[in-house]
Amino acid sequence: MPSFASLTALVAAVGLVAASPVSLEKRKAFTVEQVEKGKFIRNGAASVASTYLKYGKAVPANIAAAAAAQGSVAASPSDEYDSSYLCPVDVGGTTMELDFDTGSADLWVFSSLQPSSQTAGHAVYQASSSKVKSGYTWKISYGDGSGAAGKVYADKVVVGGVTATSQAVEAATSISTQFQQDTNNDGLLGLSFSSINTVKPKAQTTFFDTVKSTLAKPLFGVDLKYHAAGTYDFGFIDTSKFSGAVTYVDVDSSQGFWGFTASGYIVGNGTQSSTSIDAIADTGTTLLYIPLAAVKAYYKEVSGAKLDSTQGGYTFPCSATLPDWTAIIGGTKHTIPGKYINYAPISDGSSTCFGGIQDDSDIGQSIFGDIFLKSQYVVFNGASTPKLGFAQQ
Ligand SMILES: C[C@@H](SC(=N)N)c1ccc(Cl)cc1
Ligand SMILES: C[C@@H](SC(=N)N)c1ccc(Cl)cc1
Repeated sequence: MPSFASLTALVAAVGLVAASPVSLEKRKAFTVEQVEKGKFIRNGAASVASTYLKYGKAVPANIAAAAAAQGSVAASPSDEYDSSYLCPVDVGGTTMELDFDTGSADLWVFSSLQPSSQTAGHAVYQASSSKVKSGYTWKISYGDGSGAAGKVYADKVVVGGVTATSQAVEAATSISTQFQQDTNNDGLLGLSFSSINTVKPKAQTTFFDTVKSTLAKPLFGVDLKYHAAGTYDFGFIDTSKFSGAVTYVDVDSSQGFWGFTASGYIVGNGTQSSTSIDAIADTGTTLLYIPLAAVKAYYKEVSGAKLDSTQGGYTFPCSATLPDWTAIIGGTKHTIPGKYINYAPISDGSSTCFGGIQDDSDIGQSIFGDIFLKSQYVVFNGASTPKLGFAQQ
């Protein structure tokens, strides 16, 4: 039952509209549609569709489509080691290859505002003054020390056929050397919670948050693959992409990330450790970063493995046989095949390889990055109580 206050507010709103220049005698009777307190129509197309249905009429295709948007986009490895995954996105009419990152909340792109020396070989967003959000700026730095900054525009962004008609597009004026050297990537599309968006004076929503109310379901499914192209599914779960059930767990979004807890882990076919791991599901981080004790327990099983401070982590002979690694999430086993844990040679042609599992001590939290995520189909459910779902691929 709506509260009196909300009803008053609603009547007042209607009253305001009705108080427009319609003189009393001409005003026709009108009804105030009661909506429950706290519930309001978030999806105009869905409301229009329900009206058609209410009067037994067919819902026009365009209304039906807008009412329950969904779509998929390919996620292709940026290099032979799956260092990151890039997805084609239509940004204001230009197709750009963006790194979809569930560990950040800014959609930023290489742009015409940068020195041309920085944009050679990249798709470039043409910043036009007619679309500028005047006085808005952004500046971001990532865990690996890379970063970028610039100005903000409002433009159409289309991902897998799902359209955000007026999305905050953060056009770079400057980017760090790591991004200058990363010739495949034209920017990032953040998919964390919008609470950590860096735009000032007013934080902007991620693409997902912008379109969420138009999606058939308020979620996206992530199917990254080992040395192959996968997909991001928006608004639906593609059950053809995994085996067995999806196990759902609670999300801690207090830091703006998709935080969750794994209750334990298993190295190879060994005994299950009941050491719980608080982690974030982060598509923008390449490797799996877990507590040092768990890292040591893993590499104890790998002949020739060592912590090489010169290389900045654990290495082993590229010929090593690597055990699987299993996380216990929601009481079920989620396993990375051992071969996924050979990330890459430490340098081109080297016979020493860099491990996909590394120590999280310098980070301050564990990160389940691509090395783990590519073994699962992961559901990022953005309902009012967010959830994470994991299903073995
Ligand atoms: C959350 C990720 S950065 C990202 N995915 N945008 C992260 C944070 C801190 C460190 Cl040290 C390394 C990685
Ligand atoms: C493009 C790289 S910059 C680099 N090569 N260090 C990058 C940095 C941070 C994130 Cl979150 C995602 C990708």
